[in-house]
Amino acid sequence: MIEVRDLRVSYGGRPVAEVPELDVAAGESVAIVGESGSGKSTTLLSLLGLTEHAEVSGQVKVCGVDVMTASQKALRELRGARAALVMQSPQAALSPATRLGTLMRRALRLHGRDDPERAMAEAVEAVLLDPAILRRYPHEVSGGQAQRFAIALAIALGAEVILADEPTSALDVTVQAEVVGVLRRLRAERGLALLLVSHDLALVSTIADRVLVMKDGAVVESGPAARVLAEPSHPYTRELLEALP
Ligand SMILES: Nc1ncnc2c1ncn2[C@@H]1O[C@H](COP(=O)(O)OP(=O)(O)OP(=O)(O)O)[C@@H](O)[C@H]1O
Repeated sequence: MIEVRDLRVSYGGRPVAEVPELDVAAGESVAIVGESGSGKSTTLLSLLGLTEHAEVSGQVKVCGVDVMTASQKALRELRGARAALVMQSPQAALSPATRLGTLMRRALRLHGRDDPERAMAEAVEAVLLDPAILRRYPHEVSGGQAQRFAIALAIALGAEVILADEPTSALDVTVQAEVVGVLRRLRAERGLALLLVSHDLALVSTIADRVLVMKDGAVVESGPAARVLAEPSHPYTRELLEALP
């Protein structure tokens, strides 16, 4: 679902992210961890061609689309349906005067989906939300509900890949667990591929199969999550683990 080779992203000639290899298969979950400014978000955004004003080189394929050579139209289609970006605070991206159901219905119609009502009901159920939420406005739902709604919208539009940038860091701990539970379930039941950016190693240990550790724009360690978190080989990974509460 995601294949990256020799990705290099620079701003004004300054390299900010270099990723030699990153693969995420269907049903797999990979996390990129590292401190603030290490290049995690830049890496994620570059996979959908969303790093404006950056110099990007290497090979990037997402859902079979060659992101480096694809037309703007092909990239819009990729982002609009097959590969969804889930951000830290989805509420900010939702139109405040539009009910959630109206918003989802519009998005489904825009993408020419048959039977939007059924797709909406299925997606809302898949993220364990009460369908009554579709009658609410964005300010009437909690952060955790908004995040699950953002995931439901991605599912309804047919996402095969979810790229999530700190999807739970704006939420409190119990709500974080709900969102992670939903992502794990979707991965297991629908074979969703998940690429997650997080500075939260406790979260990562509950969801990721593999981990890439980034520092100052470079991948310093990567491997199975259980191995990297239990027996880190790089001093920086050990530092991150020691910083855990
Ligand atoms: N649009 C931009 N123009 C110039 N530099 C940028 C731009 N976006 C990011 N950078 C720089 O790239 C580097 C990596 O930033 P990035 O946001 O990818 O890190 P991060 O690990 O995701 O951190 P955070 O967790 O704080 O988001 C930083 O030094 C940042 O200042």
